[in-house]
Amino acid sequence: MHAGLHARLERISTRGRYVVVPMDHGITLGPVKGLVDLESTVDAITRGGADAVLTQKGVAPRVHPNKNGKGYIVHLNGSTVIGPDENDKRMTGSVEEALRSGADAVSFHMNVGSAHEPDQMTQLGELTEKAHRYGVPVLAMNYARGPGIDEHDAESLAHAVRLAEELGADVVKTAYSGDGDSFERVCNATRLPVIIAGGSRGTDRETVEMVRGAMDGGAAGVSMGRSIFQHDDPEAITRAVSAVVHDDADAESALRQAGLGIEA
Ligand SMILES: CC(=O)[C@@H](O)[C@H](O)C[C@H](N)C(=O)O
Ligand SMILES: O=CC(=O)COP(=O)(O)O
Repeated sequence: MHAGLHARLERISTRGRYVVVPMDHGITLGPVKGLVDLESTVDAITRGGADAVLTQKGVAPRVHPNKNGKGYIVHLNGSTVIGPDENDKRMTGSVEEALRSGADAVSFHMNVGSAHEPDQMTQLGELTEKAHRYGVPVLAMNYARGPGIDEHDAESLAHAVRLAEELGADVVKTAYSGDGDSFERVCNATRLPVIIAGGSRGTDRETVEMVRGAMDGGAAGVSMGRSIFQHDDPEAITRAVSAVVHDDADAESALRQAGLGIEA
């Protein structure tokens, strides 16, 4: 592996495990809770033990002063929930722009099974070639999304993560299949580190139990956004998730260590 690629991967992970907190939702969802005061949210999350934060390029100046020396990933495509088709992710930046924005890695969202899959496949294939010329890692956010597709079906998710490897990505993020046994089939579909999205926010217990189940299935960590940045205490929930990912904690002790054990 290119020395620069390896060094940059180490900046967004710890010993091969990942607690990445994506906040690229500023495009997808708009100025939602946690993203209005982005500066405070980034500070809290990185103090809580995240390895890296992830945003679109435009807010990079609001991230760097607050990320407490942690890694930074620039997301290169997006869509909105108010537009004609949320699955139609369009390019929003380039590898060069990401590097100018101080990125250690780039990410790209692909909806496998959607009408836009062919274009997104071409774009991801071109992106990995370009990024690797600069020694920049690519985090592929490969979801199984489209007409008639169960977004949590293990076989569809396994196909989506394998596609990321075939197209040259370095890390792949996908949805959790719901239990450790089925998610093991997803992780076994590729040699890439597989990390999970959080989806819309649930209870603290649901969040850490999801992470525990995914890690038991062979996951390498999380790229978890709303469950963390929309929490009333982003630092505490990050500590709980990090305890599961990095310290192999069980859900109960992770919640307790972070002072989150009592559900409201
Ligand atoms: C808001 C969601 O459904 C998330 O899963 C997004 O699709 C994540 C993605 N990176 C995006 O916001 O584009
Ligand atoms: O970019 C978004 C993700 O990686 C996952 O976001 P979520 O809010 O955890 O679904």
